[in-house]
Amino acid sequence: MAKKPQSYRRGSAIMRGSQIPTETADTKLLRSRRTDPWRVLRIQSEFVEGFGSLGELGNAISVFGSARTSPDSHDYRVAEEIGRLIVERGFAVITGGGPGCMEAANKGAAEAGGTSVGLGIELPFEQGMNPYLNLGINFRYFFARKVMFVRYSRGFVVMPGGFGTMDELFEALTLVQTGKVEMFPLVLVGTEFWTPLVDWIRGSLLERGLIGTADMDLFSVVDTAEEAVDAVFSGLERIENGSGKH
Ligand SMILES: C/C(=C\CNc1ncnc2c1ncn2[C@@H]1O[C@H](COP(=O)(O)O)[C@@H](O)[C@H]1O)CO
Repeated sequence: MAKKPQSYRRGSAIMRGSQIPTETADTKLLRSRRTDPWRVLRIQSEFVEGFGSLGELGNAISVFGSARTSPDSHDYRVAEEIGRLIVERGFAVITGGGPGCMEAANKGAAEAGGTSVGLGIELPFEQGMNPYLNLGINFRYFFARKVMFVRYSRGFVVMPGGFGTMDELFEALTLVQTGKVEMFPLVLVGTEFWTPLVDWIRGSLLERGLIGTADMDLFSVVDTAEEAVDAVFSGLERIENGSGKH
């Protein structure tokens, strides 16, 4: 059972004590159908707020990765370095605004004097957004938040992570594979972590014809922060020159 937080954010409201709700807006939406027609307005307002806040952002790269990565770990240091290097190339950094790899990338970006964005999500065990954001937007609905990542990012760096990270990775892959969005660089960081998944994708999905050979080119795998940022920006250059793949 998740521990009850001391304070809770829902949209622009902060709740404490007895006012803390027992379920999130996402949970309610998925449980009850009776009020669905009216919920559309709230969902719509989330898109309006997101588009309104991010419209002027300029070029940005999203960094995904585990919420559980410890600040004294190798992955945290790599994500922090990635945040810094992205900012040094003149791009903003977007993360999920939470702890772990998200915090690390935001820290690197903010401390390098860049734009550090967090797209937070209302969760039952909310810990609040990390302190390294200079633009933070909190979403009630995962799906609205996901649209913002794709709409405002020119590329994606993916650190090791759990279900949330996998969801974000495969959403990005599916959107490019199906041509729903333009090609963007997708770089996985950490060969030791990602190689078993890549081997499974090749040995199982590709082998059975469930994906095409070209789909293996939709992402690349690297080890260091420098390699990750180089891969994103050279991928972007190739896409802009019309030669497409990574
Ligand atoms: C689990 C913990 C905190 C959760 N807080 C989160 N805040 C913001 N974004 C989150 C959070 N948890 C997951 N995400 C999103 O999914 C990805 C990480 O998920 P994973 O399962 O940890 O890999 C991340 O990129 C976020 O966008 C404290 O322990």
